[in-house]
Amino acid sequence: MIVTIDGVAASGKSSVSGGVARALGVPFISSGLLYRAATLLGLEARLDLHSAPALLAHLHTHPLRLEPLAQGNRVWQEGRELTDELHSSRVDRGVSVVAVLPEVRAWVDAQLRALPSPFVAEGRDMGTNVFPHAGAKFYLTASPHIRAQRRAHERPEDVPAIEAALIHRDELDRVQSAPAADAVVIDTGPLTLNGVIQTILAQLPERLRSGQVPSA
Ligand SMILES: Nc1ncnc2c1ncn2[C@@H]1O[C@H](COP(=O)(O)OP(=O)(O)OP(=O)(O)O)[C@@H](O)[C@H]1O
Ligand SMILES: Nc1ccn([C@@H]2O[C@H](COP(=O)(O)O)[C@@H](O)[C@H]2O)c(=O)n1
Repeated sequence: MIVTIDGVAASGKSSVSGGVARALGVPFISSGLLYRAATLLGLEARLDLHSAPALLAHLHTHPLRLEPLAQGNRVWQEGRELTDELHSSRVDRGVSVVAVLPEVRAWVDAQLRALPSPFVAEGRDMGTNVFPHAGAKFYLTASPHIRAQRRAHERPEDVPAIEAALIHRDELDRVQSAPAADAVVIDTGPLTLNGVIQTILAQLPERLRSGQVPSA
């Protein structure tokens, strides 16, 4: 069984997915980390981030591996762990350019679909494109200002600069970020992190809540 949690940038997808996954006793998958890792490798190799052939050739010679641990996802490039470098402002700025490339999206999708279920998958298009047959789908929103205030604890920039960058990234990601028609949309603005997690758990089918998570 797969649960998808999509949403706009910094809406709480990874924090919420981690909490839901722990409650269900399954791993969660943070799809954005693969786009971020591809961007980091492209920046480090000084590649043109608009060039799918250059990026894909580099990804083939420098293979990435997503490790979907219950306590948080990690990304490896052979023996090097990239995880701590993936949430820098320079990766934030470049990642949407990379994510718009269909060839890169196909590369990410193939990696995600190869992972064994059950799991909670978070991103932008988990419920629409990657796992359209998921057993339950959610979509998180919050105003840009609230998201920027939350993110200010994690970035060196001030709230107005973070808010402007989030609005810009929302716009660049707009095409792949539409909610699935059958997703439950949750405005996380008035909710605590635990409040969002509990809201989702309460709406899951009973067979999932009781921990009887089937593998397909
Ligand atoms: N409902 C909430 N109330 C307060 N803080 C929250 C809430 N949800 C998430 N946060 C905080 O907001 C920040 C962003 O959350 P998180 O990183 O999970 O978002 P995200 O959607 O995965 O971000 P990104 O799209 O950039 O990967 C974190 O500091 C997280 O603790
Ligand atoms: N399913 C997805 C997931 C992510 N992206 C792109 O990656 C960027 C970073 O993702 P975060 O979840 O870490 O914010 C995001 O801004 C998108 O450009 C995507 O396209 N599809």
